[in-house]
Formats: sequence, structure tokens, C-alpha cells
Amino acid sequence: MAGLAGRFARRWFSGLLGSPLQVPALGLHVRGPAMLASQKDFNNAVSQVKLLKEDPGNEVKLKLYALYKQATEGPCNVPKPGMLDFINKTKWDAWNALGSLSKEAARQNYVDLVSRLSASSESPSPEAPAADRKQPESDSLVVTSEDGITTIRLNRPAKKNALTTQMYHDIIAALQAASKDESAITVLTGSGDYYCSGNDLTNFTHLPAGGLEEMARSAAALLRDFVNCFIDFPKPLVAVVNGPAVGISVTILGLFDVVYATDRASFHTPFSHLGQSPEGCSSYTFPKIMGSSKAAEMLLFGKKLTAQEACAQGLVTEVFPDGTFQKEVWARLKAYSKLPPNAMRISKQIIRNREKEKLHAVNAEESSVLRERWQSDECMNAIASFLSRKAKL
Ligand SMILES: CCCCC/C=C/CC(=O)SCCNC(=O)CCNC(=O)[C@H](O)C(C)(C)COP(=O)(O)OP(=O)(O)OC[C@H]1O[C@@H](n2cnc3c(N)ncnc32)[C@H](O)[C@@H]1OP(=O)(O)O
Repeated sequence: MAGLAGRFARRWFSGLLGSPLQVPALGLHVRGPAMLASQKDFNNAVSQVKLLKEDPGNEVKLKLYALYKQATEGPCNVPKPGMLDFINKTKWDAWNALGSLSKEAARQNYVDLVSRLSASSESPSPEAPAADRKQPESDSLVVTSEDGITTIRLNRPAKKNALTTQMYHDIIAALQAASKDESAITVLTGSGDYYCSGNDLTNFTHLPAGGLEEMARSAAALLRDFVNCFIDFPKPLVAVVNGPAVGISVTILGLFDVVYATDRASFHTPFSHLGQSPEGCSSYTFPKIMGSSKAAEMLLFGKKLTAQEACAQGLVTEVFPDGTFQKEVWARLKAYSKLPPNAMRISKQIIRNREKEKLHAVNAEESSVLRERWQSDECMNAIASFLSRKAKL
């Protein structure tokens, strides 16, 4: 069987050598439309591919093919070849897996990839670090790719990894890049003793010229974009909960595929205490996961769950002893990252797709309710109380 597959692959890929090749970008490249690659850059990249000194391998060629088709023809629009037409079906699958990626983004990914392939075939660098670093705007988020896993690490341990406005933007950018990079699995985790203490409450103290109303409007828009990225994320998404989790870092867990927690973790959604209401689609996912009365105890009364309780209620997949947490979890993730990435994506699509429309509607409604809540006296008083050190959870 392997021999048969190999023969097919060789025949097909040798046919590709005369065709344009392209691979998705390996680095973080979230750019404004004005900075996207031009048609001329793309044409140059297409010519450059033919000059590559080293064969990039079949997997890369397949990606180049898919990106080229997406960049020139848009989303896959031809009928799926029959089961026995192995070669064309493999090509079709690769093109189809790019979904609705825009022609411009595909063109950019193609150009970025070719430029990386050219650079590495020109000057192999033995000192290059194992991890392919993709650094966001601020140091509060660290993004790395290694062993088929892209890790997005919240890195504000002195503030318990509370999420600043910039961090929401950086996480959106990191997820967008991870959805297109080479990794099979994406992980969100925290640095230090906390996973995340939720929204940074000082976000609400930077009032723009439009005042409280404008602040609430723009925060609701950002929240909606942020949660949408989790709803739409196409690859397996894993939370490695290294300590206590609060607020939005808990609610979005319902949008992850797998949640691993240390036995030191706790899960707390103190929305009523803060004069706020649920977000991250938790008003929908939590009752589905744990039943409506358990969800109400968390979301209305702010009941804090231990890791074991969260696991018993289905929010957490598995709990590990703190002493061996990192070792056990990363060993397992490395093994999972070797599984065929397309199969994992497709399985995720089947599991999640029928819920997406509903989740987007829930997200829109929760964001709009919060926009009102953030302008309420209850919310303002709770934040003032935290900032004046009178209140802690
Ligand atoms: C775009 C907008 C989208 C908005 C989406 C909305 C989301 C809703 C939520 O996420 S609600 C949850 C909000 N979070 C909180 O209310 C947590 C507030 N923090 C605390 O209660 C405590 O800090 C603690 C229980 C998390 C930890 O207590 P501990 O005693 O262990 O540690 P400290 O309090 O001394 O914390 C160390 C420093 O970190 C600062 N800090 C912690 N969390 C936050 C936070 N969420 N916002 C701002 N700052 C935070 C804390 O103030 C200390 O700072 P200092 O050293 O300068 O004093």
C-alpha cells in the first residue's frame, strides 16, 4: 500500500515540478491590506520556486499547489474527484482545506513561504533555533512553534496574566497566524502561578474622547472579534491551564477542543460580583456542557470550581498532579501533534461546524448585553472597588 501511495505521489509531484509551488507562511504575518503581496511579488515567487536548489518535499509541494490555486482561482470550486482518483483527490483536499482564505492572503502566504524556502536553500543555518518564534506586538504574549505545536503563552505573571487590550489584539493575530501555519495543534497557556485572571480591570479606566459609551462600544466590538477567532479556529485547540483561571479565560474554555489542568487550577466566573454578564459563548456552552443548574451556579452566583470539580462537570478534560503537569501534558501533546493534521482538521470541522452559526449569534448577543452592562453603576462600582484595593475575588 505504501509503495502504491508512494508511486502515485511521485508521479503526481513530478508533474507538479513544472507548475507553480507554494507553502503557507511559517511566520506571524498579520498585515494590513496595503502591505499584502502584489501580483508582481506573486509572479516573482512563482518563478523563484522553479529555481529552488533543494526539493522541498511532497508535503510542502502539496501546500504550494493548494495556495497557488487559492491565490489564482479562489476557494475550491470544482467537484471532488472520485475515491479511486488518489492523486487528484489529494490535490483537491489540500486546496479545499484552505476554505474561504482570501486570494490576497493566499498570495501573501505563497510569497512568504517561497521567500523562506529560498532563504533556507541558499544559506542553511545550523544555529537556527529549534523553535520558530513569532513575536507579537508586546512582551505580554509569547508565541512559539515547535514539534508541530504552536504555543500562545500569556506572559504577564506579575499581574496574574490579566488580559490588556493589546493582548486581545495580539491573541487574535496569533490565532489567525496559527490557523495557517505548519503546526498541527495550537495551545493557549500562561506563565507563572496563574493561567489568567481574566480581563485586566484597568482596561476600563482608559476612557477615550467619546467617554464611557465609546469605551463600551469599542470593548464590545473587540470582545466579539476575539471570541469569533476561537469559534472559527480550524485546528485542534488545547488549553494548558497551569493555575487558577478567572473570567473570560474560563468562559472561552467551552470553545476549546481539549482542556488539561493542573490540580492547582480553579475556575471562577464572578460576573455578578463585577456587575457584568457571561461572555465567550458560556451562556450557551456551559449549560450544554454541565447542565443548566451547575452552569447557573457558576455564571450567576460566581461559584468557584476546583480542577476536579471542573473535570467532573466536563469543562476540563483531565487533571494532572501539579508536580508532573508540564512533563505529562507536553509529552502527550507532542504525540498528538504527529497525527495527520488534515484528518484532525476535518474531524474538528465535523464536530464543530453545525454549531458555528449558533455560537456566532450567542457571541453577538453576549457582547451587546455587556456593552450595556459596562456602562452600569453596578459594574463601575465593582471596578472602582477593585482598583481602590477594597475588593478582591
Ligand atoms: C475587550 C474587553 C473584553 C472584556 C471581556 C470581559 C471579561 C470579564 C472578566 O474577565 S471578569 C474577571 C475580571 N478579573 C477579576 O476580577 C480578577 C481581579 N483580580 C483579583 O481578584 C486578584 O488579583 C486575584 C484573585 C486574581 C489574585 O489575587 P492575589 O492576592 O493572588 O494577587 P494580587 O491581587 O496581589 O495580584 C497581583 C497583581 O496583579 C493585579 N491583577 C490581578 N488580576 C488583575 C486584573 N484582572 N486586572 C487588573 N489587575 C490585576 C493586581 O492588581 C496586582 O497588581 P499590583 O501588584 O500592582 O498590586
